[in-house]
Amino acid sequence: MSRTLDHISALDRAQVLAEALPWLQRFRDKIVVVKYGGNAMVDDELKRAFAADMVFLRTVGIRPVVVHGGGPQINAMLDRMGLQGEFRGGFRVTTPEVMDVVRMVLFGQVGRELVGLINKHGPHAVGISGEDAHLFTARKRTVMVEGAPTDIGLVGDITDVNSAAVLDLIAAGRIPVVSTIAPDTDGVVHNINADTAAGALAEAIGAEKLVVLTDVEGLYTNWPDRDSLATQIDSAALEQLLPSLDSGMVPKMEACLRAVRGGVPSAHVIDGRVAHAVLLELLTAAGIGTMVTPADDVVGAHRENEDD
Ligand SMILES: Nc1ncnc2c1ncn2[C@@H]1O[C@H](COP(=O)(O)OP(=O)(O)O)[C@@H](O)[C@H]1O
Ligand SMILES: CC(=O)N[C@@H](CCC(=O)OP(=O)(O)O)C(=O)O
Repeated sequence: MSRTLDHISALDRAQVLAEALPWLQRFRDKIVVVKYGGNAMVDDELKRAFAADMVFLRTVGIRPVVVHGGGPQINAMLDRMGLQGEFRGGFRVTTPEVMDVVRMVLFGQVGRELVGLINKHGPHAVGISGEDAHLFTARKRTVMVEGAPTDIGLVGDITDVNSAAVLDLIAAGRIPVVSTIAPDTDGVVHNINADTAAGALAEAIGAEKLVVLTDVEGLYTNWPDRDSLATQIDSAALEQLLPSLDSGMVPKMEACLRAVRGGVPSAHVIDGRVAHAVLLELLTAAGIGTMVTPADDVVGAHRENEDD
């Protein structure tokens, strides 16, 4: 958890504020896609801090788009209904029955709650599902399980994004809060992993950054060795590492890879258990977590390539 202000001297506080200036200038008018994940969104205090951060960004002229998850909340509802939540290769096995619950929980519960928390600060947030205004079109995907492509039901990849559906909201000064449910071309609704959707959306709308919050400090190249935290990795190295990654990190790192390959200058996996983690990533020189950059960047320090 972060230190409280009581423990920080006035000088330190002034320095933190002053340090933010170049980053505020750099990201002004830029779109930042923030994926807010299930395990980082179970604490009420952190949720309120996250909502305030989104309003902070918008207030200083940055354009946040929130893509939310809700894995734990879906599990809890499945449990209440006496259904089993099963994951394979980092993705939920989604039968038509499970799909109904996913849709209900993501759009009807998790998305509503986030919209409500942001809108405590003013009329900023608008919830939107991948079904609205053709925001997302999906195609059923398989996932790799023990080296073999495996069918896990109504799980999709995003094949098409109607960028205008969120760009119009941004232009109106709103903060889109996106639930990751998407129809295929026949209108059959699919469950889209929120990391996957965030990566596709960041690419499609030309975001300056993709920031993925999770419940761990960042990407460990040799999980669970705690000495193997990567502060920076380029897309070529990440692609090599991807087959060795486990469970929830797979969709996250696939999403970062897709985003930077698709023109997003950097993607970040950061620790959502730290209050105001998004502000630390965006507005401090050191940043936090793991930064993914395009392969042709030669980067030494965490933020060097953001300085030019
Ligand atoms: N290489 C790795 N680096 C970091 N975390 C990893 C790695 N491999 C597996 N994990 C696990 O992935 C988890 C994050 O994935 P997940 O629980 O799906 O996150 P979220 O709910 O935030 O989307 C971490 O808490 C950690 O236990
Ligand atoms: C296909 C798939 O796995 N979909 C995810 C969608 C929610 C999600 O991604 O939530 P987190 O970000 O909290 O993990 C699921 O059903 O859990």
